[in-house]
Amino acid sequence: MPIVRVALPVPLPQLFDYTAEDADGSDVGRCVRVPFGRGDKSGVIVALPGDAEVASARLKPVHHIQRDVPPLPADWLELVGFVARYYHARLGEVVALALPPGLRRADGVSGEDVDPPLDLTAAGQAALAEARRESRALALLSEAVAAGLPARRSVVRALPAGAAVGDALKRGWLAISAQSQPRHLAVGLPTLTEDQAAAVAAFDAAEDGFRCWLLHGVTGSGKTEVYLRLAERALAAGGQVLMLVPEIALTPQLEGRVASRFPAANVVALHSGLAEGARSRGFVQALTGQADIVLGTRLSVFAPLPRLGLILVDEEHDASYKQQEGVRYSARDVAVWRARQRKVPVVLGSATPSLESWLHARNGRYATLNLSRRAVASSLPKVRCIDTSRLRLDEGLSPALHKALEERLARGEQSLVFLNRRGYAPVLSCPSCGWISTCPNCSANLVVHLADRRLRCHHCGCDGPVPAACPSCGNQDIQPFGRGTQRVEARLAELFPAARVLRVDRDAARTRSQWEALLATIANGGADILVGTQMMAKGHDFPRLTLVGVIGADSSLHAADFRAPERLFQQLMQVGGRAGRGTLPGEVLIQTEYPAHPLYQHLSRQDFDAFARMALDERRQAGFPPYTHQAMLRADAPLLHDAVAFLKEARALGEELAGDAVRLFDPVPMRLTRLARRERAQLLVEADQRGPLQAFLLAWMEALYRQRAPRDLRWQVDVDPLDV
Ligand SMILES: Nc1ncnc2c1ncn2[C@@H]1O[C@H](COP(=O)(O)OP(=O)(O)OP(=O)(O)O)[C@@H](O)[C@H]1O
Ligand SMILES: [Zn+2]
Repeated sequence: MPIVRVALPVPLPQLFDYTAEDADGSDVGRCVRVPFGRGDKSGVIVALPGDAEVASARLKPVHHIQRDVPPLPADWLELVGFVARYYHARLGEVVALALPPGLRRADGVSGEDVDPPLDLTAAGQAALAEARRESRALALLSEAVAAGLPARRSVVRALPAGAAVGDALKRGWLAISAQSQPRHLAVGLPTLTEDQAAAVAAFDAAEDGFRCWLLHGVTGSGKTEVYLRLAERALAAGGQVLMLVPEIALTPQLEGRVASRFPAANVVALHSGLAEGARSRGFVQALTGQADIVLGTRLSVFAPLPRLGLILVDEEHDASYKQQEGVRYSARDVAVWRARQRKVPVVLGSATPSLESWLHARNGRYATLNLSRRAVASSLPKVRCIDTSRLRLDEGLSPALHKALEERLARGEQSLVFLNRRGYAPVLSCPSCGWISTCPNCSANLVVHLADRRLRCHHCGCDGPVPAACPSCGNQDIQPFGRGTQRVEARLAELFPAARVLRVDRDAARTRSQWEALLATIANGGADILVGTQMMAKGHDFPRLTLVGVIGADSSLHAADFRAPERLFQQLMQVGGRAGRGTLPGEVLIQTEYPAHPLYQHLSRQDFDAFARMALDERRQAGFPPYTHQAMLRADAPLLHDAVAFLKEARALGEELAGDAVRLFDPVPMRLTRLARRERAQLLVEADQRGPLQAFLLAWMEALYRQRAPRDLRWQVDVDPLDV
């Protein structure tokens, strides 16, 4: 009887053998449902071993092998294998993460094309010619003809009258088109800027095969256009394109832009926000090669792409490429590995590259494509620091910022006040007894949300009403202390009663449709002053936005994390880069008590390279990445003592295994020690080279898995951790 070896999503290191009467070599890579414990589980067949590791009489038969979809190919199994090895996770866990839940359960999944190309019918032509009664469907027909047909349903749907697409189909004015156009057909091409043309030409001139490119282009330089041109080439060569974006919720426009550029291509979005059916369908379309472009968040790096021709990673510096729980992989780094594996080019794009990528580019390991000028605007915005050390601020607003806002209002331009803290105030306090609103579950304060009168923990989500009086002494005069976006929004509304003030943060945009509505309001000029968090910092392109005021940035200046300056610089350069992207000149005002700080100095000159050189010098001297390589062992338990004790033991175990090349540090409580009622500690491991670190981790993890950890204690390892 054939035996199948299965990777299952369980916290155990081994693979599991089952019998399967009709299995053969072609079933490797197929999803399978098997009995496990008292229930059943599903996983992926990774091998057909000749002999089982246990006596075959004791093996159980599989329930069901999913044969409706093609098996996952060998290169995909290699990919999940690499991720499991490099990040020291279980193969089954990686498989569970990489597969959409529907597929994993080995349910029936269809890869049917739900986005077929539509074309005008004879009836549609006649209706247009007659044009007797104005109707939405008729309006849609003329819009679609103007935009170009045939086009995919989603492209037609995205037109202004797109809601009538169902109606037009029902009337028989539009129909699914049999005529297929070349997948790489691109419409609406702007003339490239000199920089863009040079970048595309440099890419074209390179040999086929693997190469990692850093596309370093200033904000507003038109990196997206370069991605689209490179995608067009890959499609023309018969390839599939994988395009990674940090957060799909932040880029609904990009999806539309890609789809309308390539009307005949099958563009598939893949992210965790999709309904299960849609996610499975997209995955299967990628797997069968029906999908031409897969656009998605970090998760989509696991899409199986038989015709893969190009990988694009937009905003490659963004921290959300790194998963912070479970399998702690970096989608950007995995993307580079994947490109090498499949011998295709990968382009990492950013206005503010990660120091890791920037250094690789400088060393020549990555090839560089530079866009040094903006595409539309004649220059980058002017950046000015406002010294607030001797100023009286009005709810955080300096007189200079006030005046600049007034000027924009008078000219009918938009402004953005950037403050990376949502809520009304970060804490509620009692001036009489000193009580402050702390979270019962975390070592953090409860944030005042005045919009719905709640106190909320931004870490564990715990939530309660704002008390009418101090819970400790009964004083009725308790005060919100400090400020967040809601407070600034309220003050701006008082100061500028005629202005339309719009707050853009995670509270205002809880759902994708709320977020899209906000973006539409801004794009249509329905707001004068925006108050926003980092959600406003990324990728957006609003031509009438000419002023960005930054408040409260200093609080990140002296943070303990060695990556804090890099993050702050990137964030400020990105948010400042929203100003003056159209034909109107832009200005950025940064309020700070330390205007002479080198970080702000480099920022004022918009000199990313100078900042990168300085920050890397500091890192080299201090022995931090990218000059060393790190891994973090974290443990959490109800009592801090238990977490630390476990790490001390782990350290002792590690010391025996570590050669000279690997350094282990003392366990310490994490900065946010208590989170959701668990106390957390961590132990840093470091080496100058990746090889010895990986070899050490392999041996150490095995030893730790053999160790009996106390009940209630959880531990996990984080390779290349972002938060140290
Ligand atoms: N060749 C071109 N001709 C005309 N307009 C262009 C061209 N290239 C880009 N643009 C326009 O320039 C603006 C900025 O482009 P884009 O948003 O791609 O910049 P970016 O490099 O991604 O910037 P950021 O890093 O700030 O997000 C957009 O409005 C885009 O439509
Ligand atoms: Zn909490």
